[in-house]
Amino acid sequence: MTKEKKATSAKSAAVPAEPVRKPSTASTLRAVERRTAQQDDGVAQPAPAPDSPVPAAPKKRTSPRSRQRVPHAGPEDDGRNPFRALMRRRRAPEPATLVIFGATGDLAQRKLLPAVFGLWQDGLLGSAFNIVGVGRQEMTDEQFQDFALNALKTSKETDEIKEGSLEKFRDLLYYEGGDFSGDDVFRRVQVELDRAQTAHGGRKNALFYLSVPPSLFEVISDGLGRLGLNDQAEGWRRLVIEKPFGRDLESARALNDAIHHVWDESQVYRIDHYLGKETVQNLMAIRFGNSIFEPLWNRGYVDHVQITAAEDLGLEGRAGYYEEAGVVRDMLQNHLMQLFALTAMETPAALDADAIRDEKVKVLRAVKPIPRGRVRSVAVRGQYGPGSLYGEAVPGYREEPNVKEGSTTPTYVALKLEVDNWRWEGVPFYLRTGKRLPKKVTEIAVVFKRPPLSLFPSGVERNVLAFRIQPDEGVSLKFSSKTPGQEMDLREVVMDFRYDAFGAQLESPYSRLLLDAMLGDATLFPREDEVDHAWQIVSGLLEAWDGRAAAEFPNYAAGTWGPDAADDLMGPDRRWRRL
Ligand SMILES: NC(=O)C1=CN([C@@H]2O[C@H](COP(=O)(O)OP(=O)(O)OC[C@H]3O[C@@H](n4cnc5c(N)ncnc54)[C@H](OP(=O)(O)O)[C@@H]3O)[C@@H](O)[C@H]2O)C=CC1
Ligand SMILES: O=C1O[C@H](COP(=O)(O)O)[C@@H](O)[C@H](O)[C@H]1O
Repeated sequence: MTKEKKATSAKSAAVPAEPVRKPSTASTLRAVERRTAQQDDGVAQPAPAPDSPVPAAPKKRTSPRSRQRVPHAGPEDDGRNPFRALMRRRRAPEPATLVIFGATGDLAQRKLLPAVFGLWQDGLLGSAFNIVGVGRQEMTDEQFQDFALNALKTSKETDEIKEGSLEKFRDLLYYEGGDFSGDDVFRRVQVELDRAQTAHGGRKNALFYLSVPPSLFEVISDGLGRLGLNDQAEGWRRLVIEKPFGRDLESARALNDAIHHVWDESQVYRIDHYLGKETVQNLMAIRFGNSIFEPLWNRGYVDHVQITAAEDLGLEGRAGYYEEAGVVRDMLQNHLMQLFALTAMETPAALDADAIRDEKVKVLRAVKPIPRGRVRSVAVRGQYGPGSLYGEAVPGYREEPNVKEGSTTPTYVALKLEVDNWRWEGVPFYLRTGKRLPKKVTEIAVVFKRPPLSLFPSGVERNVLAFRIQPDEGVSLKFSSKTPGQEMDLREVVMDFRYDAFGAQLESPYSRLLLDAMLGDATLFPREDEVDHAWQIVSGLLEAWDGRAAAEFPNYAAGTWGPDAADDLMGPDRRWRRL
């Protein structure tokens, strides 16, 4: 089961509510996985055994600066989550410091701190680890520790907290505040890394996570570079960059150039949290781990593909960001393009970062260009008006707090992509995403061609292989079957695999991606050229729509499936799936 999305930001929750915890999962996988973890060869840093002693917490400090760095291996693993046990089969990261720029922000509170805490609590962060929060506010370490623990207690993303865990986690947290445009704050980050060196076995490994508004990505990257914090002589240094990566092709290229001025591409981890979702990775497992699907995965058998990311949420107080971004930048350029690329790419030579990313780039390059003049025939935009959702009246986009009067920002987009390569010639990919649709559902549906001839009076339908990315994660295959009785009547039936059959809570994508970045595995992070090609695909839409009033806005009511024109995009013989 997936966690409910929190409706309000962590910032606005004044009183820490009792969090909804992920359920504990006892599993028979546990013993097997522990054994496997112990047997693994080439394990650089085995996770602590369940009974390994945890170093005593340091004494209470009079000054934050007098604190000793204590190597902390994380508490023992009780195997509650078999997926975590599976993750343990990989190497554990080397001792490292996670530096979160923007540690006081919404994302850090709701997602990042819970994700790191979960990894640490399950002993996945190696033998020594600490976190330096960085923000513009001045705070002592103690104040930040209180702040972070409050975030953990409040966020619905936080794992079940084991007794005593929070107190031990608290001691891993440090804070530095200041203005990112000067050198001072970076100098103090450098001092933090120096201090951690002894506890970290002489290494100064650091993962810098930029959880700040995009206008600060370059500022912080430059600041780190000025102080030489990108230098890997004494330990690895990596930069994680949040989305959106640029606001158009030109600015994304400029940002890439600026980042590369300081960092080698191998040090850069651009986050797209959809790639961290188990079910998105399962796309590759299903395609390349079975022999029955891939032979059908082409123009000979596939009629079209539908990729849907529907959200029931509206703005959630993010007007400042969303008014500038809109749905094309917020969802289409990144998350949907990644889903498309993984669905349409060729088989990679190996499951490694470059092989997979090479294939994604190849298929993104093969997308038929959409210059401004083609936009009208392949894309539809929408903005929601007032409506009702789950039986309750909800305001339209233009009535949301801090949205400009008469705003032209699109909250819905549907797009037809054509792929000019041998595999997909003539097979359209239909993508749609929007806010305030009737439900939260993300799905990739591969719709197969009808049999060439129908022998049955009831006709024949198209088979559909559907990947439910979220919620109710799973995969289903729809096909026709004879109904019982004397007639040869066919009816559509469904074979359904549900992820909960594994008996475990799915990992937060941020946990997976943070751990991968700590391990230096960039497979699930878009490379420079992927981001560039994804921007190229949507550039025509931005040129045609940005700042141009759409006379018909709002053109769909909140709680409906978007503008009617999106149906016309599919032509007479196809229709959007009813989800
Ligand atoms: N929130 C979310 O759900 C998602 C966010 N993201 C991305 O993550 C990043 C962070 O988002 P989010 O946490 O929502 O952002 P917030 O606005 O909550 O702020 C993030 C941090 O940046 C600091 N900050 C903001 N403006 C400035 C400034 N002008 N100078 C110095 N520091 C500043 C904030 O400090 P202070 O606390 O003092 O304001 C805070 O520490 C963004 O790039 C966003 O696009 C991506 C996906 C989802
Ligand atoms: O990146 C973003 O994603 C969320 C949707 O993510 P999901 O994991 O809940 O599907 C979206 O609401 C947000 O606007 C966007 O910035």
